[in-house]
Amino acid sequence: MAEESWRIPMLVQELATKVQQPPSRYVQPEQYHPISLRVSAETPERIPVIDLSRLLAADGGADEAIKLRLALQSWGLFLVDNHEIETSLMDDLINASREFFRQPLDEKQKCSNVIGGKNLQVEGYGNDQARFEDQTLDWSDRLHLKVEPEDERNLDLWPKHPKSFRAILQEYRMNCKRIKDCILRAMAETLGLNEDYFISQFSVKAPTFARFNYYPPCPRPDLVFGFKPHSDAGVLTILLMDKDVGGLQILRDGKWYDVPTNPHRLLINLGDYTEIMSNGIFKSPVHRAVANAEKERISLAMFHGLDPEKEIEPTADLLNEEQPARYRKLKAKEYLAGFYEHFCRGTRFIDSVKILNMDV
Ligand SMILES: O=C(O)CCC(=O)C(=O)O
Ligand SMILES: [Fe+2]
Repeated sequence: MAEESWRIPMLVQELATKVQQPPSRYVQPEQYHPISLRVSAETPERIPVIDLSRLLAADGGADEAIKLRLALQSWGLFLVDNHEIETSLMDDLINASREFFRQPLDEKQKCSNVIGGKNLQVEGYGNDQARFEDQTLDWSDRLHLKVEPEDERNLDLWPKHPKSFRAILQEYRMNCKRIKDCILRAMAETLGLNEDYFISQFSVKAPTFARFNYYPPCPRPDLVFGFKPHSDAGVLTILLMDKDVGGLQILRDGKWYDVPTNPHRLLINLGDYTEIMSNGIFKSPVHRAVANAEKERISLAMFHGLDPEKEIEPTADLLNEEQPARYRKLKAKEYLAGFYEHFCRGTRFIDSVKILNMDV
């Protein structure tokens, strides 16, 4: 077992208090150093902002729906205003998770994602899976909780401190469901599909995960990633970001864009399933988080996935002779298995699901 100890790396929060330099397992190969992939200096375009109240407007919100479609075609993401989540709820949730991460290690370990001392499960507190000995690790810890289906919650892994944690997360999750349904309806309409098309893909078995990302300060943010470049797997992610400390960056047309801190605005990004279902009309954006030399950072991603048995494929109503299917069909559980394997290697599974020779 000793030679397998690389599978359970030390928590980064602990490591950060002990080292002057990130250990080599965290250091990106030179060509990927965040410093050598500089963010587009001129930032020629602003990240799109969608007003949710306009999407729901009595007049049909047609102008906002057009903005939404353009945003999803070109960026695959947007910031959301007028989402009607109380700002105090958003602050309370980030503060509650901050309190969780500030506890002594043995308290946090009560929610640990390590089973039997040697294997990592998806849920719980800890690191990402280290599947390969030569895998470059991210400079972050996380708390990963299944919130839906409700009867599949593993409450033993939910923090008991602070006491308010569960109630706040539950209230936030209800709000996310409302926002998700509103966006999915508008998305279907802009594609000319029945407005319930995307919503009807979610069965009672469709999982929602809350992932709290904790990024400790790093002595050499130029050498590591807080979160390596990736796209998300599911249908749609709702991201609540630290309101003071930035770090999220988006890749678009080969350039990286900083997402400025946006107190109380949410960021919504599509996941790979939606890119596939829309037959590539909508993008699942590649994004990453850079580390910070002085400050810790927290974010919360709510991932909306599909029933593991559900088959994901381009929507038949979007296909014709000129637009044949660009992705092959596969079950959500098969997608996730491939996704994690690729994620650990820093590659994208969706590239291997694409049907080639389509652009000739
Ligand atoms: O921390 C962030 O801003 C991004 C987190 C993220 O991309 C994720 O949890 O999938
Ligand atoms: Fe992500």
